[in-house]
Amino acid sequence: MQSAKQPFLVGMTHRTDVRPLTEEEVRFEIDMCIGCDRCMRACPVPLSAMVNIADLNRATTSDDVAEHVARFTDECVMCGSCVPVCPVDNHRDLLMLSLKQRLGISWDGKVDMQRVLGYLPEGWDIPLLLSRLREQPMFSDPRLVPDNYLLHFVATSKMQTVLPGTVLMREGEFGREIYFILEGRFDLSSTGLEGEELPIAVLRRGEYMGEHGMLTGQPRNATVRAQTAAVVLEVPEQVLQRLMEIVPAVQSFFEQLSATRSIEAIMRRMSLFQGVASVDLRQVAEQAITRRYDRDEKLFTEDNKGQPARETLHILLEGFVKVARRTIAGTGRDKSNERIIAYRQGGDYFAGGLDMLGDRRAVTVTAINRVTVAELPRIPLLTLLSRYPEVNQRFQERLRLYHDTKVAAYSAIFEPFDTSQLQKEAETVNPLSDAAARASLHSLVSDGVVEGTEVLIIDLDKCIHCNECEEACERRHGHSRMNRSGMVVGNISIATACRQCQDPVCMLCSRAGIARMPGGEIYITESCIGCGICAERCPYDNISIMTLEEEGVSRSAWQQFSSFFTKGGGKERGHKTLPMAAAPGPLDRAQPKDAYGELRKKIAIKCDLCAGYDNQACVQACPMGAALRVNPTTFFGSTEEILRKRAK
Ligand SMILES: Nc1ncnc2c1ncn2[C@@H]1O[C@@H]2COP(=O)(O)O[C@H]2[C@H]1O
Repeated sequence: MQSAKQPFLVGMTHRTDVRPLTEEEVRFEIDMCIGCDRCMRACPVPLSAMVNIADLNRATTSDDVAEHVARFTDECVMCGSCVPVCPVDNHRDLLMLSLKQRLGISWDGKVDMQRVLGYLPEGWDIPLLLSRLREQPMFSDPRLVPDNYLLHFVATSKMQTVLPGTVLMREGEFGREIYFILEGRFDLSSTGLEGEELPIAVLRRGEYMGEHGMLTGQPRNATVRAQTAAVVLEVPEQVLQRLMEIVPAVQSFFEQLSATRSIEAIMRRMSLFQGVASVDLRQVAEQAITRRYDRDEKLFTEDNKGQPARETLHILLEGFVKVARRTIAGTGRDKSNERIIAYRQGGDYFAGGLDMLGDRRAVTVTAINRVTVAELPRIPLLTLLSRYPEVNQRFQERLRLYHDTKVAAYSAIFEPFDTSQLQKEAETVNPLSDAAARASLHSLVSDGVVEGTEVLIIDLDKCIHCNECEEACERRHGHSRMNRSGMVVGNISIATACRQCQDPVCMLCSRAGIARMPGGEIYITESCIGCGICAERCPYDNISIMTLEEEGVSRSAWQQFSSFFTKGGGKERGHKTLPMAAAPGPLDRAQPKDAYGELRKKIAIKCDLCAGYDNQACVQACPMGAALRVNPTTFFGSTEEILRKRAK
């Protein structure tokens, strides 16, 4: 089953475009190298300071691989910082890739058994641990997931014994760990409208929890409490990510499962499916095909290619899409050649057959951010419709409605099936909306403000431009993490600072250099090496990289930098240390931090809402009360409202 592994892709989700060098190209580039060491100096991996370029070149072309070179190779994040500085135009990143490939996956190597044995509950031994892990369906096949991988998996995670009544996760809190139940039972519940506890399910040995938060970045959708004494393996996102990269079958398993659960949950809420038994909903959900789209990617275009069949149902699981139609060049919004018909977001659904505007013409649907769509295929959907005549009737009514109502001319395709909702929408057309207001609303969506969970805004009617907010930020953190000017909507300026996105793409860090507090604050952890991959991923340019060497810092500044995480970066102290996030490999919790910190060259900087402090410096410092932190949905209206107003 070796073929299931793709070693050179591990840790490479940000570099899907790379083409490995041939052996001949490797030899040529190593011959070209003049040993100037610029690549190593540009490398953000702290260990690079200990690697001599001659040793690295030797390792790249022979079997003479020193231990620290092997470790460095494993730690290389393929950020590409080494490439532009090379005077002979070598591709050091690709040379590293070829070395990575040759050395293979570190999880094929020795396991830290001390660590694994230290985790075992009383009376447990390694065979029992492995047999409990193998009860998990995705680990059941030892040909796909060998014992060695499972032991590395345990060594880089955390095993916990919990008492009855222990709350492992709370509904509404952010968290990206997944828990595998090795012993005991857990009650899952959610909170009802009146604050009452609603039981959801009981999970036991062989099952797991927390994959929803991990895979989607969304808050936990249930509270999980131990019903009995229990043993769980708490696995950080990066550790499961690594296993998923090494064994793609594990990845497919999780993605399919997570999608089935999300689809089922959305279907249960849809008025169309009211009255359908859970087992039937699950059956349809299991047959759904899930597709992912990146920002700006087209789901469907007006050309005939890729048009969905009329009797398929598309459910938007995550993200926002824009529905538009081509128009005469220069006559669309902002003189473009498209007319935007509607925006739609996660939780919405639409029937296929994009002639549903009634004019038998298609539309173009574009992802505004990362989008996941579930496509319920025709046959299972038709079977369901035939089994539930009332559902079929609702579906047919919906089709008719769109041909009949005027609202259909705007947003038929993506409207929910709930007809009362449609009527309400027709009544709530905002008569006051004008072109400027619509443009602002458009910016809130397309510039991602609505993706935020907490946004810093400046009330321009009150702001006296004293800059105290930025200066207070700098006093506290050493570097200002915000710029008070930004996008303007009416009398509100949306400052340029991290908005703590709902689904933060920056958090795909393979080193766990960026993490999220249960309350939603996204912060830079001690594992950050400043490689800049998160900054590149941030669509809003709200992460910057601080380079110590370039700034020619003094020893005292260096010391200040070393205590960055424990005391805070600036003059103001009293910062609580934030949780250290675990990562696979050398940056795990067992690694001495100081030694690593000493070698650190760079660090990412971003607003974390002053996590670890009792207040937010910018808001606190504003003498006019003009700086405010707001939830964009509460402040500007829900995305749904914004999008609807925008579409009118
Ligand atoms: N209906 C359900 N059946 C099984 N597990 C669930 C159900 N609802 C929620 N969960 C689990 O409870 C977890 C709570 O945290 P997450 O949302 O991260 O992931 C969730 C799922 O793993």
